[in-house]
Amino acid sequence: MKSADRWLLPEGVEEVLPPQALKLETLRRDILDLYQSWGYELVVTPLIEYLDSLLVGSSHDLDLHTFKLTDQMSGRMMGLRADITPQVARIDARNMHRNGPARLCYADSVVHTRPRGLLTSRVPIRIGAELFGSASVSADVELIVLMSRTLSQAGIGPQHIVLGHVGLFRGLVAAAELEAEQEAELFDAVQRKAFADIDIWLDEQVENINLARMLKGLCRLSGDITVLDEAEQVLAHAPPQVRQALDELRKTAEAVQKRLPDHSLGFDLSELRGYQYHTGTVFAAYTPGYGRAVAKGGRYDEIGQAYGRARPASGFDADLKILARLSSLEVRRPASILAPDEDDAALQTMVEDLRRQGEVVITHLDEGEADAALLKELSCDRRIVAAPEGGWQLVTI
Ligand SMILES: N[C@@H](Cc1c[nH]c[nH+]1)C(=O)O
Repeated sequence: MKSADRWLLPEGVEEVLPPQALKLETLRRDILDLYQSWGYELVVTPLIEYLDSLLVGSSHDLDLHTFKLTDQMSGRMMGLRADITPQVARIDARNMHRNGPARLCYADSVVHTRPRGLLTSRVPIRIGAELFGSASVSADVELIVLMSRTLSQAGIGPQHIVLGHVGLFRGLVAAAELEAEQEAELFDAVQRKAFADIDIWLDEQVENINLARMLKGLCRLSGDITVLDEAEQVLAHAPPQVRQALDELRKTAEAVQKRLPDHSLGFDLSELRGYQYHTGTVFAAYTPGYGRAVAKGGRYDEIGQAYGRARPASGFDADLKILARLSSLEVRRPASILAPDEDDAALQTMVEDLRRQGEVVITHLDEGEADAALLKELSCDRRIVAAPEGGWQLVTI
C-alpha cells in the first residue's frame, strides 16, 4: 500500500470539516428543538446490536444494506444499524408502555454497506420523527407538515411534496392473488416504471382483465392533484380496501394543502420505495438541485407486531449531511478574541466572563506577537492587552 493510499477514506465515507461541521451541528440542534416543541421526545438507539433483533420484521433491502460482524464476547452475529426507524418502533413496543400516542425523535449516524444512490454517503446522519399509537389521517398530516418544517428550519426551499399510498398497489395485488414471486416481478417493473414491461407482464399473468387494467392505470398515475380524480375513475370498481386507501390519500392531501398552502403537492400512486415496510400513506419532499428525496417517510403499522405490540405508526427521516449541503443558511464561525497566555487572576476572570457572555476567547500560546496571518486563521477581531493604568482591556484589531 502506498503511503498516500493509507489516508484514503473508503468510497462513500467522508469527514465533515469546519465550517460545514458547525453548520451540521447547528442544524441538528435547531431541528431537534423544533421536534421538542411539537412534543417529540429524543431517543438514542445503539449503533450496533444483535443482528436478529436489528433485522426483525425488516426488509430484504435493509438486510443488504446492513454491515455484519461477529461479537467477540458472545460469538453472536451483530449488525451496524442501517436505519433507525425499526429500532424506535421496538422502543415504542417494548419499553415505552404508553397507551396514548408516543412521539419520538432521533439524530444519529447509520452505516450502509453500499450507497443508496449516486453521490450518497455510506455514513449518513439520520434525523427523524416517528409517531406511534394513532392510525388517523391527522397523524400522517402532522408528520408531513413536520417534515416540511424540518426543511424550512434547515433553510431548504422551494419544496415539492409527493404523496402516495402503498395500499393501492397492495390491495390490487391481493385481489389478483399473485404468488410472492410474481408480486416481486411486478414490483420490480413498477419501480422501474417500465410501462411496456408492466403491460406485457400483466396481460400474461393476470387473468382478471379488470384488475390488470386497474394495475396498468395505477402505474401511470402521477402528477398534480388531478391524478386523484383520474384515480377515482380508474379504480371505480376496485376492491374496498383500495377505495379506502384512495379516500385516505385524498383526505391527507386536502389537509396538507390547507396547512401548507404555498407548497406544491404532487402524487405518485405507484410509489413503492418503502413497499416492504410501509403499509399506508407514503410521502417524500423534493427540492430543486437535488435529484432524490431530501426527506421521506410513511405509515408502517405492522412493524411493532414483530416486537410483540402492534401499534399504528408513521414517521419520516432525512440525512442531516444532505440537509446541511442544501441549506441556504449562513453558519459561520464567530469572530473571536485573542488573549495572552499569562497566569494572572484578573486576566483569567475577564476571559471567563467573556466566555460566559458567549464570546469565543482563544489563548495565544506561541512566543512573540501574533501576526496578521495567525489572527486571520483564528478569526480574531479583538484582543486582550495590558492596560496602561494596570489590569486588562479589550481592543479591536
Ligand atoms: N426509515 C424509512 C423512512 C421512514 C421513517 N419513518 C417511517 N419511514 C426509510 O429509510 O425509508
